[in-house]
Amino acid sequence: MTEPTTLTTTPGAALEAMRAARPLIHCITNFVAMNIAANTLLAAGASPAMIHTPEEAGEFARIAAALTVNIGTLSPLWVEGMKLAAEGANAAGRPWVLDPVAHYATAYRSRANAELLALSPTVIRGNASEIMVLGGETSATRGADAADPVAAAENAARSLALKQTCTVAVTGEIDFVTDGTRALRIHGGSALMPQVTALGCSLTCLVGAYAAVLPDAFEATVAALVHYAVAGENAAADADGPGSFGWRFLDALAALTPAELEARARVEAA
Ligand SMILES: Nc1ncnc2c1ncn2[C@@H]1O[C@H](COP(=O)(O)OP(=O)(O)OP(=O)(O)O)[C@@H](O)[C@H]1O
Ligand SMILES: Cc1ncsc1CCO
Ligand SMILES: [Mg+2]
Repeated sequence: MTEPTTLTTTPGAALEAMRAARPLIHCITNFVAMNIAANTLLAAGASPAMIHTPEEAGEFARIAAALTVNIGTLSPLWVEGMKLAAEGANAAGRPWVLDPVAHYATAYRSRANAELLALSPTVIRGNASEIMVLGGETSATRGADAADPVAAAENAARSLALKQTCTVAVTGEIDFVTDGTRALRIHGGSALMPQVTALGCSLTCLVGAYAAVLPDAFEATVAALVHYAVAGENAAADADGPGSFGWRFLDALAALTPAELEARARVEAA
């Protein structure tokens, strides 16, 4: 029997440390997400920089506290920038997070994703369908939206984490995080979240912000997901639909205090 997973840094302490450090996060994300993700990091308490061209991506990754890479809207030049950035982060000993958006959709996207996986991401954050296919299973989905429940991706997440020696986060109604040995589920959020584009992509950037500050990538990932889950619940309480949820969510990310996060976090052994 395995020991139940416990956190050495509580979500409230993690939030306090992240805001105190205000880490500089190098984000290579898609055209849909770029503005939303930058605002998400600012609201949460980190400092974003969206830098993708190969001429500077490798250099900048060595300066930033963490790197996040999202393959949502690819082109050859961007893939080159992503690989140079991942190499730069690795060379500087910085954590980097991969978001494998719809990696199964086309041969080009699958190849780019495989090349990035070979550069050893510290964390992989995806929806259930993305993680199931990465873990060697099949999914009916074709595009960027998940067609599977998170529970169906838990085994794939564990085997992917062991194979890649990394932390894997599967997000959806109830999130699942594992490093292959430890595993937790995070409750919260809102059904309005998948109705607003790029909130998953933005969460990937926030995982980078916590991973920049906490030495344990598994705990950093849990902290980012808890911050999102509680802010999502708070935003949904007064939202009329996806539009007002979007701006309320930014406000809620910023308004959360470490004490409230501590009191409201719903983390369960998995
Ligand atoms: N039904 C739901 N109920 C509560 N929270 C949800 C639900 N679906 C998604 N979320 C939350 O939304 C956030 C984004 O996760 P999601 O799995 O939708 O990402 P994604 O599919 O990669 O999104 P995108 O590709 O549009 O950026 C996570 O914090 C997740 O917990
Ligand atoms: C809609 C969409 N298309 C490519 S990336 C993206 C953002 C959500 O993943
Ligand atoms: Mg996604």
